[in-house]
Amino acid sequence: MSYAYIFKYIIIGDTGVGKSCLLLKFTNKEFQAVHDLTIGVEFGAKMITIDNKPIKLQIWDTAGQETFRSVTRLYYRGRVGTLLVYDITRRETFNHLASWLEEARQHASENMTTILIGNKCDLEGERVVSTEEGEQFAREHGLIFMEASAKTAQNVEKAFIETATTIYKRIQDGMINEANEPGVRPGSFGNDASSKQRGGCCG
Ligand SMILES: Nc1nc2c(ncn2[C@@H]2O[C@H](COP(=O)(O)OP(=O)(O)OP(=O)(O)O)[C@@H](O)[C@H]2O)c(=O)[nH]1
Repeated sequence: MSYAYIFKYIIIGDTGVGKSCLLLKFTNKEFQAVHDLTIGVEFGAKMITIDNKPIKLQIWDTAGQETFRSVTRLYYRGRVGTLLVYDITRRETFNHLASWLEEARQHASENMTTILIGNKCDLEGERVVSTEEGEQFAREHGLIFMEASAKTAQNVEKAFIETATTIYKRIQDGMINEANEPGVRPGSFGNDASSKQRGGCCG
């Protein structure tokens, strides 16, 4: 299937915050109740539509455990979208956000669009990080912010799509030069020049 762009994403954050579950819910609409520890990096993909254009998201889900950090670090390059996830029921996962962000900014393209996701918002009774704290951290660091639940699907699709919409707008506004941004790959959809270059039929 043809696409207008491929956008490459990475999901980061502490172990157990629900990174793999968010990806699984987004790609397969499934939820896994048992913590299936990510070893290194896992991959998912899904087509979405923005501005009537098909966009393919390629998503790398990284292991949160410190042991795998040297491997996951290699995957920051060539990504244009980052989902930085914490667990609203575990304060330490929120406290570690600044160091995750620093790590991402050290190793990623400066055009990276980052969304902060406070996951597990279905567990309202166990909440220890308030929505306002999440909002404030996001504001201070220039991030998009959303609370979500991989269990109920609340805001899961929205988080992936809002990130893509921001990236798409930045391309349209010329803030991201698609030719120089490895996290963005243009496709042939609606682009005669591109299909001609690829030996399309309409020349
Ligand atoms: N209640 C609830 N539980 C969740 C949610 N998301 C994930 N979980 C649970 O949290 C645990 C960890 O989820 P994972 O997706 O494996 O966490 P991870 O961030 O990928 O962890 P690593 O692979 O170690 O980095 C699992 O038991 C999930 O069922 C959610 O939105 N709500």
